[in-house]
Amino acid sequence: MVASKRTHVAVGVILNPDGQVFISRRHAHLHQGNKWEFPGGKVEAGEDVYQALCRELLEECNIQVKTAAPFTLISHDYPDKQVLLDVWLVTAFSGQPQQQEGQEWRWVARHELTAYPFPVANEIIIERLQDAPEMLGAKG
Ligand SMILES: Nc1nc2c([nH]c(=O)n2[C@H]2C[C@H](O)[C@@H](COP(=O)(O)OP(=O)(O)OP(=O)(O)O)O2)c(=O)[nH]1
Ligand SMILES: [Mg+2]
Repeated sequence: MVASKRTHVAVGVILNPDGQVFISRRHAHLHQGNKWEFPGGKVEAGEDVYQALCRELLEECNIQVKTAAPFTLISHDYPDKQVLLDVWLVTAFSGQPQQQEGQEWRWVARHELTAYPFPVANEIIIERLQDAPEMLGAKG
């Protein structure tokens, strides 16, 4: 049997001081197109996941990560692709996040996340974001 290739993805749940989360909408032509997402992307060769997180959030949202902590790790098999989502909570950053790649984006309250279509793999992230208020307080 040939070992399958799982794509390691660094994902950032960016929280602002009001406790809102930054989300954007994937372009239609991409895998999981038109779904909402947390910014992030593939970990490249020679990078660790934190480096990939910082690079992707700079490229996609134009912020510099100052404080981030691992939140959850999700291994998910889509019919067409296998991913490992390495999800981090980003609680301090410099710059004002703005989507850099022409995608729709917005800040939403955590309880509003359930109203947006996300990829199936994200369900557990969104659940955990409802449940963990003590971890999510805005940090000064
Ligand atoms: N960024 C991101 N990717 C997600 C989420 N949920 C989810 O299943 N994925 C999947 C979709 C993709 O198959 C993969 C990440 O791919 P990506 O398109 O963001 O990767 P990338 O930014 O490096 O893209 P590229 O430049 O190589 O095209 O992870 C999510 O919340 N955020
Ligand atoms: Mg991406």
